[in-house]
Amino acid sequence: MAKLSTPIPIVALDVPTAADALSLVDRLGDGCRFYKVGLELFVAAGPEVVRTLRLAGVDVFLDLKLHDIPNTVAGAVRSAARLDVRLLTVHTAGGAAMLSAAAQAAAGTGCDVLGVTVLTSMEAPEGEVLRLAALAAEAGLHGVVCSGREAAAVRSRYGTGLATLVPGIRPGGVGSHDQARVVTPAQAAEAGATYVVLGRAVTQAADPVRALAGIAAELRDAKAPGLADLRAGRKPA
Ligand SMILES: O=c1ccn([C@@H]2O[C@H](COP(=O)(O)O)[C@@H](O)[C@H]2O)c(=O)[nH]1
Repeated sequence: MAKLSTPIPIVALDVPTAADALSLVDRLGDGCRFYKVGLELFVAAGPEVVRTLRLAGVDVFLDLKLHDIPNTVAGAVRSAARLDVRLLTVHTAGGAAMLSAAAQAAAGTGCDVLGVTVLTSMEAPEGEVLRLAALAAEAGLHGVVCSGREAAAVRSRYGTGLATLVPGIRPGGVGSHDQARVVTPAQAAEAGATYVVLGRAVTQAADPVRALAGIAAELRDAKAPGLADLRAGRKPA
């Protein structure tokens, strides 16, 4: 049975300045080639920090969680695509027309749009996450942001047709901070996550290089599921 791939780690540059961000990228070196620029850094440092990261040769996930009228979101997606980012988020709560406008604006640009279902800082029934994932799938989005608790259900339903990006990763299940739905790296891999976002577990570690290496090893060593495993609700062999 074909197994799903090991999740791709993305480190969240949740820092206040471009200098802090670039220093972390430099420190992690080849340990990470994919970074998230979110609201804190983008509001402080703007598109220029994205250009600098691209010039440094790393991939960028622009996590702006867009939520506005369809025309405005489509324009923002086109602007993001011009920055050569690989991934961009919109809120599925924006509705079907907004999601379709986002998907159409991104088509053919190399920027894939992900729909945020329910923020991992909130409790959410799996059914609600699946309802929002259906909106994303129908609109033609590349994937969804969900927690590791729902990733297997999304994967079982949509296979490789809908990517899953999983934040709220906590090695050993330790320190949930403001997150409500957390999983360990191994649990995310066993749920068939396509991408995992690594925030404070790396950026606030005493030794971020070592923390990242440990998480990467746990992701690699986890038993990758096949779609049949996920659909049968069994642990991968
Ligand atoms: O539902 C969501 C969507 C995005 N995020 C982002 O992921 C990281 C998580 O950081 P931690 O420090 O590991 O908690 C952060 O950048 C969020 O903006 C999310 O957590 N949940």
